[in-house]
Amino acid sequence: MRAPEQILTAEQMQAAEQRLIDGGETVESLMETAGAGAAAYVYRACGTRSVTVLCGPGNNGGDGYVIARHLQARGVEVQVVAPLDPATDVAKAARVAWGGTPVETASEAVFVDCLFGTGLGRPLDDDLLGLLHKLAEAHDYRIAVDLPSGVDSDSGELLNDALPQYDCTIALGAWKFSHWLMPAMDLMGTRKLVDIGVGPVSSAAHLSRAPKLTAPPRDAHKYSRGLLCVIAGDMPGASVLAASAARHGGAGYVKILAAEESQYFTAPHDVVIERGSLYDLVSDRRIDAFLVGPGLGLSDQARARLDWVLACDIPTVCDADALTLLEPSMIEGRDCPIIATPHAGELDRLANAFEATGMDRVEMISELAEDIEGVLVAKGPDTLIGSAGSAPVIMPPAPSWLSTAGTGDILAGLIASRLATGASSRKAAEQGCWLHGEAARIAGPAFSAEQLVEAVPAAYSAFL
Ligand SMILES: NC(=O)C1=CN([C@@H]2O[C@H](COP(=O)(O)OP(=O)(O)OC[C@H]3O[C@@H](n4cnc5c(N)ncnc54)[C@H](O)[C@@H]3O)[C@@H](O)[C@H]2O)[C@@H](O)CC1
Ligand SMILES: Nc1ncnc2c1ncn2[C@@H]1O[C@H](COP(=O)(O)OP(=O)(O)O)[C@@H](O)[C@H]1O
Ligand SMILES: [K+]
Repeated sequence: MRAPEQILTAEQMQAAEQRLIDGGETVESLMETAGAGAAAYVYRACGTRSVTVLCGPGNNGGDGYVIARHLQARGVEVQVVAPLDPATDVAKAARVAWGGTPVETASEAVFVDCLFGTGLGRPLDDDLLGLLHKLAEAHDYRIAVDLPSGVDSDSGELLNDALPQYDCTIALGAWKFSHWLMPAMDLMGTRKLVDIGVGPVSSAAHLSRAPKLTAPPRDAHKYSRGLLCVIAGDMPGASVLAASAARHGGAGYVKILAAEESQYFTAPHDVVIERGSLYDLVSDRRIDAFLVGPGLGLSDQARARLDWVLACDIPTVCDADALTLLEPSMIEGRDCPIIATPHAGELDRLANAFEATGMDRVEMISELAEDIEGVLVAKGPDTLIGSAGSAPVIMPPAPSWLSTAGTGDILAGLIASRLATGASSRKAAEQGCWLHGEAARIAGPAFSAEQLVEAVPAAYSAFL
């Protein structure tokens, strides 16, 4: 059984490789499958244009010799640059099977980087880094095999400050975290995956799959579809934006709950604004979900409002100011999970408040999800979703036009809307992110947050 969406750590990849070997494969046969698959992609991208393969000392270099042999068998002119001799038995054998003589340097049409893959443990030495840059610059098209050399496989961090930019990256056997996490993700160009027979790995992270949403049932009414209450605070514009988006996210009824003394504001006519004491307003038993945080403010009154909402123990999305105010004591004793939607700055603050520091981002997000006993959507160009009790999920990249003010309020509104429909916290988080990304694609370049809201119904129809 194939598992094309799973994302493995280098350690999980090694264990998966060992299972294949226990099942009758050999390291040689796996390298042959990986190298042949990668060569097929190189050939498809480059045809008969001449190729330079840079081979390192480990098995990534071994893949390079296999690729060189397969391309030559297809009639491609290939040069191999090998600054270090093969150090593993299988890489040595791959070089012998290739049978050619490496050159000092080359400037052909296509560059294939097989210097280091998942085994890189420290920054590249200056001479290797210099050679990598020189070769990358001397070619028109650049392909990284498994990973761009210089990338940390598990965290997506760059081990050297500046690394070349690639047109294509060919992952071998399974995706690694760095294929989908910044900053490494940004170097990779188009990503391709070569199957070498790795089956599903229990507790592996995976890429989020597009959801299948449904139309409301025949007997639906506004309350059965879900009542979402958005808590307004000092800056009501943010709650209005979130509530506007939530109208299109599936909930049947969206209200804004405002303090009696709060400033006057308007909202679309189909969003009901209720004013009064929060104590009274939240006692409506028909409420299915809360969204708290956008425009909440950081005053004592804001803290009291957050405390009160969380004490209701109803499924709740915490965003923006709620994440700055959130403390472990506020969620003690809750049965209903919360969904927290921090951007990078809010994530750092949350990590300090919950003492989840001193670890990489993937670990931190999983740890925080356990701490809040809920779901954590670490949003940004590489949105990562951690859930208590299960492995993280990574969202495929969304359009970078989302980097404009107000889009986070919209994401929070969409997730809260899905939560109000009765979706589980994890599903609500993923579905909200998909609607958000698809709406951004539909809205096209240079949209404003309000235009993004308008694009949500068309995004919804893409998942029906
Ligand atoms: N795990 C698998 O199932 C498969 C792995 N394959 C390939 O094997 C690769 C992993 O191979 P390896 O574990 O040999 O790792 P690499 O080929 O990434 O490199 C590790 C070698 O380089 C040395 N090294 C590490 N950092 C260095 C530095 N900064 N400067 C100089 N030398 C350094 C290490 O001591 C080791 O000898 C994968 O990325 C993939 O390309 C494929 O052959 C297919 C199967
Ligand atoms: N470069 C980017 N590429 C893709 N998505 C992005 C990028 N930058 C921001 N986003 C998305 O835009 C939204 C921004 O949210 P946030 O930072 O809370 O903004 P605001 O507070 O102004 O609403 C998030 O959903 C985030 O994932
Ligand atoms: K590489």
